[in-house]
Amino acid sequence: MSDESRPTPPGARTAAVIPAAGRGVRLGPGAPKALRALNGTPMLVHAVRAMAASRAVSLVVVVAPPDGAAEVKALLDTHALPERTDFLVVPGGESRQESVKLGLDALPPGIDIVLVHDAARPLVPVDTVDAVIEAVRDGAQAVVPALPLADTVKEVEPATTPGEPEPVLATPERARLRAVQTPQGFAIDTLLRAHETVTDNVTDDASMVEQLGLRVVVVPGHEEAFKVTRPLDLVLAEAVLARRRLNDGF
Ligand SMILES: Nc1ccn([C@@H]2O[C@H](COP(=O)(O)OP(=O)(O)OP(=O)(O)O)[C@@H](O)[C@H]2O)c(=O)n1
Ligand SMILES: C[C@](O)(CO)[C@H](O)COP(=O)(O)O
Repeated sequence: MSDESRPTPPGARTAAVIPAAGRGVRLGPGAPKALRALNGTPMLVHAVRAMAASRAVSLVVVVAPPDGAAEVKALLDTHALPERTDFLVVPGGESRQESVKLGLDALPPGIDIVLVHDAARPLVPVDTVDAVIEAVRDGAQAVVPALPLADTVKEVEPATTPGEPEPVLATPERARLRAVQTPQGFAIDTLLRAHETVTDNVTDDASMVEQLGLRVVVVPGHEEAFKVTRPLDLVLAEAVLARRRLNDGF
């Protein structure tokens, strides 16, 4: 069997690292994004519950704003979380990449599979989380949930002055593109190696594994796994929560 397809043993232990140390500049002024409320509950608590909803996840490592680890720990202590899951809080870094690395450094021995999940994607359904874990269990070293694009995408020459028209360089074939979400799932050794080796500034963990020359696979994402980035995303997130409450009948 090739190094790239090694199913993890039955009983493999899965941990989730949640980078939550970002400021949320694009969301506008206010508390760090992960601590802002969605229907009265901090976004981070929704994200932690989304990971802990998977029965496979036995440990969640939250990477808090650099000076906010004690506050985040207190926050998690005051919200109901599944008892079968352990929680750790560590301070984060200057970039998402650095924050994920600090979360990985906090993992105890004995973890086989690691998920990396943005606190900014608080509403990912458990079926998506489980599908990612299952694909890693089946032998993939790196798995990303993703959706086809609704918009046509253009590659441009970025403007040097804001607001200036940007020349179009190319139009990639839309049918071959995917918008990538989290949680991204990895065989633990693969992600540790990627974070030790890759120093380029990248926007997701899977691209670090790609840089090692290893295979990354896509499984179907979910429209409710969208990232809360701009103010309108908060409106959508609250609408999704309202629809869930209606469907749950309370
Ligand atoms: N130094 C950083 C920067 C980002 N993140 C986390 O990475 C995830 C994805 O980042 P993004 O949505 O870009 O969050 P922000 O960096 O907070 O957003 P912005 O760029 O608007 O400031 C978020 O859960 C964010 O908290 C992190 O842990 N540490
Ligand atoms: C990891 C990610 O959510 C995948 O789409 C995304 O790349 C994070 O980007 P951000 O600029 O840090 O929000």
